[in-house]
Amino acid sequence: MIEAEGLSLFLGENRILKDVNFRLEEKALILGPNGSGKSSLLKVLSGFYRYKGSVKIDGKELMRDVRGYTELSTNLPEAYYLARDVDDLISIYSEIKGSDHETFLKMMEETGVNFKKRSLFSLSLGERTLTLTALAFSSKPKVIAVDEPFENLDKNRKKIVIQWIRKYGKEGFIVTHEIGLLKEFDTWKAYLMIEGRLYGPVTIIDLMSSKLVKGRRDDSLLELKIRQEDYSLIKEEGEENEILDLNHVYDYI
Ligand SMILES: Nc1ncnc2c1ncn2[C@@H]1O[C@H](COP(=O)(O)OP(=O)(O)OP(=O)(O)O)[C@@H](O)[C@H]1O
Repeated sequence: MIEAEGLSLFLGENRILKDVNFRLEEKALILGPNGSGKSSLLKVLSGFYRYKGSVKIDGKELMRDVRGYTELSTNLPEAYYLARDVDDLISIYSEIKGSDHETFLKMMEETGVNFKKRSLFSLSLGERTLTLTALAFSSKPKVIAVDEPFENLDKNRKKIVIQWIRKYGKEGFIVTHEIGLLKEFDTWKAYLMIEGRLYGPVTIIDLMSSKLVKGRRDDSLLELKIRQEDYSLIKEEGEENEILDLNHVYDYI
């Protein structure tokens, strides 16, 4: 289980995450506009930043009690700066995280990416996304912190990654801007990150047929603050184009 209580993150002068609270025992998506703090939350979970408040994984405070936690895996590029080429990376990660070489090779074969003797940063953007995500999942982690796994991918490669996300990891967050793919995860829950605050969870099926209205409402699924104004996410029964409605949510933020 991953849980956060009163989690805040300061970078330089700025408070990037503001009193974030959640308790997660499954995989969930995080949606939200650019610069809202999604990747920063994944970086906190991956141990890159010191934070204020509490973040626990399986009851252990991340910053204090967790050293060399191997159950969590991320595709954040910062985790993979170590090596000369992708072959080196998988060797290093086999050693320190128990990544399985065979699983990685099989995943890469599915994608058709030729990574042999290639540095991560010589790969195309889509190839790099696939390689980082395969590296993250090849340790068969319990906890995942996956950032934009569909970025720069073509339609077929997105389908492959959807299968990986369904298969790997028991709990954790997947950050995405791909609202067109939400229906693939309709039984999952989602959180919204807005201005450093995390709202949710709300089921994706509800989210896909919701709209955002100004003010507080008794029937709201979520109450949000955007630029210091109150908004409510409410269910819009019988809407024909759910995805457009979710886009509408983005119109406000
Ligand atoms: N090292 C840093 N120092 C200062 N500010 C930072 C630093 N890293 C990120 N930020 C700022 O923190 C805010 C949140 O960034 P973050 O990368 O978490 O956003 P995001 O929601 O993942 O955005 P995107 O969807 O664009 O990837 C942004 O305003 C960003 O400029």
